[in-house]
Amino acid sequence: MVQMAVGMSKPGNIAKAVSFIKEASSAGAQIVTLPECFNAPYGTKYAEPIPGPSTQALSEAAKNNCIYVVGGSIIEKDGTKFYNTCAILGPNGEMIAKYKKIHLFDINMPGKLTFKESDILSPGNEFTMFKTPFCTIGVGICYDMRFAEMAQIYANKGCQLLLYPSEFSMTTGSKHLLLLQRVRALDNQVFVGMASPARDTEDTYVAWGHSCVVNPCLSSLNDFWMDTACFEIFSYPWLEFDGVFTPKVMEAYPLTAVRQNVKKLIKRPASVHTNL
Ligand SMILES: O=C(O)CCC(=O)C(=O)O
Repeated sequence: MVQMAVGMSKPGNIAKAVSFIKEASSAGAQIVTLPECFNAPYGTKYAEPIPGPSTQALSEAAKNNCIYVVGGSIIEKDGTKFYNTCAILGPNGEMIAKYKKIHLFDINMPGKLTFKESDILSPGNEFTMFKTPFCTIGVGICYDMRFAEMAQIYANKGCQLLLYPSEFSMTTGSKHLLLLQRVRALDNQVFVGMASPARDTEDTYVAWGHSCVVNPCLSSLNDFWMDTACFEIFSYPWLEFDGVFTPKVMEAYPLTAVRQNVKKLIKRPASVHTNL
């Protein structure tokens, strides 16, 4: 997980991301995740196509360091539309997948936070998962983490790790972020990772920070809660992805099997018992 401060200089942000990718790889990481809008301040002013300069730099970094790069997100210009898009680069530098944020973040908390992503961006309409030699990964961006059904679909399709490049605000990040991450991990018995920009209190949109990975097992919740929200940091939340970990958890708590039984009940005509 790379937590980096995103400044006004697009080339500077890209160079910083590239240097974190190198650092992550030197430390032994095989998958690295950048934050949402890692390359520029939010908005269409810095939009670019994919492939384009930012994803080209990530592709070279992935290849030079032989690492998977989940490229946070950039504002993508695609024809006349703009999207919040995550490009995923494989260790040969090839773009193996692209995810366009499906759930756009619209919020109206007067005096606290008002934001309407859907005013400037279009939503994506496809889920994105990809296979690595370590595990199968499903991708969402920030607000997507609030939508339980998306995580469930990924888990049902065999993902063991969900990655959400994010930029939660101070308002909702402090209250909801870790809770959401934990509940997605617990409900679906998957690892859940979230990479945020570092908190910069001078910024017009102050990110909550606290990039984190949680594991699917409540008994050994192995979250990496960075207490350094403002730090630029690269962390390595688990030393090794233990491919057998998720199946073991699923065996111990067979939620999927129970769900199948409940689904059969749902298909039957309802018989309602109530005292009301
Ligand atoms: O869901 C939230 O509270 C934050 C979402 C967000 O900041 C985003 O999607 O960019």
